[in-house]
Amino acid sequence: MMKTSRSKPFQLTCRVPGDKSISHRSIIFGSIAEGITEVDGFLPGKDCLSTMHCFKQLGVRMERISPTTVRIYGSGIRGLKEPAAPLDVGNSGTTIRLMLGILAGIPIFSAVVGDESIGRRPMDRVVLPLRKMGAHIDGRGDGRFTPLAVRGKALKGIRYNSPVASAQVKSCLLLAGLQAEGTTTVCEPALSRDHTERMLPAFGGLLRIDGRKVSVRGGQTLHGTKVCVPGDISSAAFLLAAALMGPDSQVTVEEVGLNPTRTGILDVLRQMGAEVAVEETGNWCNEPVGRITVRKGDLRGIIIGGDLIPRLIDEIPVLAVVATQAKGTTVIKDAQELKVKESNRIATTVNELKKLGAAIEETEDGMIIEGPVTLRGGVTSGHGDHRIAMAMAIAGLGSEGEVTVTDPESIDVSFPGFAEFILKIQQR
Ligand SMILES: O=C(O)C1=C[C@@H](OP(=O)(O)O)[C@@H](O)[C@H](O)C1
Ligand SMILES: C=C(OP(=O)(O)O)C(=O)O
Repeated sequence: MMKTSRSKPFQLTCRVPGDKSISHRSIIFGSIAEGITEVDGFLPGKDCLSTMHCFKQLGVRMERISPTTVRIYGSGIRGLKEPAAPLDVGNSGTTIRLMLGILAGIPIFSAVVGDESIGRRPMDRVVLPLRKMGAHIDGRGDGRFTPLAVRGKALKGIRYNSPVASAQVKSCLLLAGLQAEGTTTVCEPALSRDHTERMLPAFGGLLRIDGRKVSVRGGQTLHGTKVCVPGDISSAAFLLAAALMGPDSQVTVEEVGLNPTRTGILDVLRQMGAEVAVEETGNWCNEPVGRITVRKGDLRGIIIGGDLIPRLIDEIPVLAVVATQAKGTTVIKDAQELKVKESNRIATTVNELKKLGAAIEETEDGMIIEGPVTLRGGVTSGHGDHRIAMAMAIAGLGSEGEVTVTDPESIDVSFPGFAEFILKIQQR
């Protein structure tokens, strides 16, 4: 159980755990590269540990030098071995979709399973284009859902116009493309996070980027390197939102990733009237890093949609919480992708916030929120979804009564240590 209630004004300067997307990719690239990769600032969250575990099952030797430092001894993609047991991705969509791009092209058989939530999430978005490349993948519902079975085959490059702006789809196909004959090109309808494109050159890989189109040539050899992982802006978002749940609070997050494909949350908070200051302090492995400070202004409702959505997709549940405190109407649209996350995040966000008295309605592709509303206490569920559990805990910081989250365990998927931050905020 996690309980939160209205916080007194507070000032917090902190760092957050490593970026989840970059941590996954550091393990994946380190595992298919030749030589040693050292990862600093690795996120020891359950999802990234699932990625580590899967690649260990594929025969990659890895050492945890500390909870956030990992050394990987890569033997190249051809050094991966047939796993003796099913690869278990747990709750992680990123692990399964990116790993499938690798498994599809190496001459081994593998079975891939995950938890109940993964079992509801669509895999055809990667299975269908991988099959076009020559992959042999079967599974439940003709390969739409886990469990999946992969028999690695020689792949050929394709040009793929993805119907969804998804970094998981794009990255999966680029990883498959690295092993395919010829060139693989992925074009997406809006730019999704580009961590794969930024990390590949750090491992000595080549790619061509032309707007929303990325191409890689097959047969490249990657070389191990040193990766420093910035703080996760998606985790920072919960703390920034905490500063907006009452008057006179301020939160500064240091050494956090500022990749423009991830900073939609900052644009939105500014547009809503919050004071947002950003200072870029460095560049770690092609990723901009810096300091973000947020203070409340007079918040107003806005329309959030279009190309902005992929730039803040994981922040929408907590943005909805902030919107309950903004004057007027906030419309979130073009966000149907939320339905296929760890939970149906349109339904879970709306239903849980309603329990706290929010004026919020579900729409086909998002939600509409009227504010400001004084939230009341209540008992909420995260539906096994880390982002929903954290969003509800943040809602409690602005509520009249106490908010209980019945299942906070999922939070460890992306933000170990979140409970300690809440304690700090509540003790001030
Ligand atoms: O590539 C990644 O690391 C991720 C991509 C996004 O998913 P989609 O690619 O499905 O949009 C995001 O929601 C997820 O948390 C991480
Ligand atoms: C959607 C998420 O992750 P994944 O798709 O990797 O499960 C998330 O972390 O919010």
